[in-house]
Amino acid sequence: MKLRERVSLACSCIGVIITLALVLDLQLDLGMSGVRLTPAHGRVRLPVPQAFRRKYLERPNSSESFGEVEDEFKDLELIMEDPSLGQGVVLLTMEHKTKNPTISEKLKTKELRNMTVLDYFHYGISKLDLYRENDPIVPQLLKELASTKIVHVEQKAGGTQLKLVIDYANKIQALFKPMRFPREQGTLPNHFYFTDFERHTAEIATFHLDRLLGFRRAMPVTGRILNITSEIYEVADDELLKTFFVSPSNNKCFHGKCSYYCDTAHAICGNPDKLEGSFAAFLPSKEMAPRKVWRHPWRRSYHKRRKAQWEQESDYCNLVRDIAPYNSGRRLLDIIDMCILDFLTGNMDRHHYETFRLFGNDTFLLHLDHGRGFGSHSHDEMSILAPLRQCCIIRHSTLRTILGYHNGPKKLSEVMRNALLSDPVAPVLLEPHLKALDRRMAIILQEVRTCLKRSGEQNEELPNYLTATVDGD
Ligand SMILES: Nc1ncnc2c1ncn2[C@@H]1O[C@H](COP(=O)(O)OP(=O)(O)OP(=O)(O)O)[C@@H](O)[C@H]1O
Ligand SMILES: [Mn+2]
Repeated sequence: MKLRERVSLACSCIGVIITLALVLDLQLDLGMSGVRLTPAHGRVRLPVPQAFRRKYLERPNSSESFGEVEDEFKDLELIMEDPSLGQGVVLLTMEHKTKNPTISEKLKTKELRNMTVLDYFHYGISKLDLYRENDPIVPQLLKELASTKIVHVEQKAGGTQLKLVIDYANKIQALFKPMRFPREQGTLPNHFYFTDFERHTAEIATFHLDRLLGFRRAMPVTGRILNITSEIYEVADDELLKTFFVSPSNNKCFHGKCSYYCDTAHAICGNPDKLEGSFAAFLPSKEMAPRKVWRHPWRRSYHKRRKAQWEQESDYCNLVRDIAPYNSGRRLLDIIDMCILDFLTGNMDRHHYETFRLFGNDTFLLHLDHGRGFGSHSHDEMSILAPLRQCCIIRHSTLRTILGYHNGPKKLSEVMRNALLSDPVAPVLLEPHLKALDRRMAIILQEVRTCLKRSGEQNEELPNYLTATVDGD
């Protein structure tokens, strides 16, 4: 081969090798070509078109849709600073500026001698709440419920599941709900909300949640571990005593009498003689403070096939809004507060609610019976939020509390974890249930935002004089 031919062959070979190397580099992104590529499964960074940037990226709270940074709901925070932006959705109420008599003031009680902690608690119940923020009587009462000697136990009549009335040596009383299953067992998948077993831990946790949300409408509840022989069997009344038996593994058991789960197959047994349960401070007697029982407008059908009216009519709230006592005062806002509490815990069992007659209609709703909460941490039952979604109103103070926990510094899960830590049966809730609280908070905030958007769209179609914001009830 001539020298010229050899040189040109070598040149072509080098050319081929360089081309090959470049092709390989583009494929494998080895960095020789100077063009950095993204691996096939990575995110491609492209310049963001102006219109898109304006529409999605520069809007506050757009981050959630990208799953990176948590949505801080800055639009809702703005309403906290300027309530006039609430658009008839976020309502500033003035209850705290009105008269707030206590039961003691209503009954004109003179200072009684030999009052128990529970008596003090009862006399202090007011038109606005059961107790005050940071009320020292609450930890005192919890301590007594958890440690005082039990002198008498009998079954509480009524209701669907077993409950015991506990009498203590110091004359206070509690409503006891026993532990039936370990904390790991939630609602059984084939059970309806109305056949679900009650969980003593749900009663304890919901009291703390109600308190931490600033409602203070649930009676104080503590956990306690009993000795089934000395603290129930030996002090039980005759009726309850009749249902006691010894199980094949030699544990003492009882089943009581009730319309669900009160038979040998669903007995409550000591292990071997320890029994865990929830102890709720007893409500004032009906003689002292009679209560009014109300049917919940958003109650479920309690039937395996039938649906309730609110489940079929999306404008159901317009019906409720026109009927007393929902057409004035705080009542509808209180129903919304209650549905928020229930959504956070997953409680679908809200058929009735009660108020103290002494305070008339413009008083808080008692938050009672939370045994069916915290059944499933992985499912968020949106239908519980129906009152909020259909009426599209929320109390300003409730929204402020929720936003406060959502944006920190302390998350609701953290504050709840801490509160429950001091309970005698801690840990009351397993971690996934605590985490679910934070997730559900964000869902509530999203619902409020949807309401505001809807209200904004409707307002655009109305003349100006109809769009003035409602301030208070
Ligand atoms: N802390 C309490 N002290 C006294 N009475 C109470 C207390 N909590 C609830 N009650 C009363 O006992 C009744 C039954 O309680 P609860 O609703 O917790 O039990 P339940 O078995 O779930 O009842 P139901 O099946 O009717 O829902 C309530 O309607 C209420 O009037
Ligand atoms: Mn119940």
